[in-house]
Amino acid sequence: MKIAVFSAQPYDRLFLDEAFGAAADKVELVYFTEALAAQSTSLAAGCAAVCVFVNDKLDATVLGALAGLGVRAVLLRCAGFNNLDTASAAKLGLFVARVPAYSPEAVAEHTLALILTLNRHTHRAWLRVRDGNFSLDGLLGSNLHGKTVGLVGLGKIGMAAARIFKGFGCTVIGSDPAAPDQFGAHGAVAPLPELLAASDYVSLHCPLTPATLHMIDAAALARMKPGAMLINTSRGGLVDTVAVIAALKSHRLGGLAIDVYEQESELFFQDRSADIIGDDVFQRLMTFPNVLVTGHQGFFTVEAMREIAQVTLHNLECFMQQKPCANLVEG
Ligand SMILES: NC(=O)c1ccc[n+]([C@@H]2O[C@H](COP(=O)([O-])OP(=O)(O)OC[C@H]3O[C@@H](n4cnc5c(N)ncnc54)[C@H](O)[C@@H]3O)[C@@H](O)[C@H]2O)c1
Repeated sequence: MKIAVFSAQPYDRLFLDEAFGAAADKVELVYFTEALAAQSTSLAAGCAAVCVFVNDKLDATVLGALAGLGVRAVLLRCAGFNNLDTASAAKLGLFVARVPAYSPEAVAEHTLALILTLNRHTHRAWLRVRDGNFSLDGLLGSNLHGKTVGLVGLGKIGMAAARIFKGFGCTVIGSDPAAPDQFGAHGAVAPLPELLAASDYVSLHCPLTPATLHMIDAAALARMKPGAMLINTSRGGLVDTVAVIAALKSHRLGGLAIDVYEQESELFFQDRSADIIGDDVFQRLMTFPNVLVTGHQGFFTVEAMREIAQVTLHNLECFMQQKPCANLVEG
């Protein structure tokens, strides 16, 4: 069976080849660096499945075209599936499976890294010291210990973050319509407006859905404590970036750290260093000294990459052997 692997970076090949070695007699992986979109669906001709990542497009048009080519399965190498039209996939009878929990700690630890970096200006200190500048002016930080961290979304990543911040001596509060009972050991549940008003750091860990699109808008930002920081390692669309820029300009928002960005599919996972970047909103963000951006690397650890490849193989085996699959994405 041939599988078309879209948005394949060298590191994807490394971990997928390692995991799929065991199935080399049954499965051939065909790698494409291109993202899956309407104009690239034809690359999947002759393949029974596609293997895709966060910025591949899986709308009704793309899914219809794939089904027309004979593709029967969609293997997501990620947990989130906001890029998938689940209703269309169900209508077409496609098998769709994801990797629901490859390493919640990877993303939670990246959240911590972003907060500590922003808090202590280590990104700026690193540049200064390399330039022989050992002045501390402008590098004054503040302790994380004793601060209040508000976690929006208490699923696998939110809970991993709760454990970490509790360990740092923070007061942890969380907002989630389905907050797990275990969260009580780490912090208290609060409605979102209360969480926004009480937190020194607001960190987003909920999925992007029509209900959560731009959940952090101008009104939500106005509710936040003056000088509080916003961290988003979940999905870019949770945040209205234009409103965030206004809040940074007015000093209302004390800092922003993002690993995801609403228009990231035009930028992330590519080397654009020699290009003129046309996204003025993104470029404005890059001008703030208190903004830290990473290019969707929260998941990117050896442990998580290995797990993604192994679970993707397991999902494929479920499809091939028509076995029940716990990782199905259903419409
Ligand atoms: N940066 C990265 O590399 C990376 C990697 C993996 C996942 N993610 C993102 O992290 C998100 C969370 O992942 P997870 O594994 O913890 O998912 P999860 O499904 O385990 O948990 C999500 C939680 O969000 C809650 N939720 C839903 N709507 C909410 C709302 N309006 N307000 C507050 N909470 C709400 C759900 O009840 C659930 O408990 C994913 O949706 C994905 O977008 C990012």
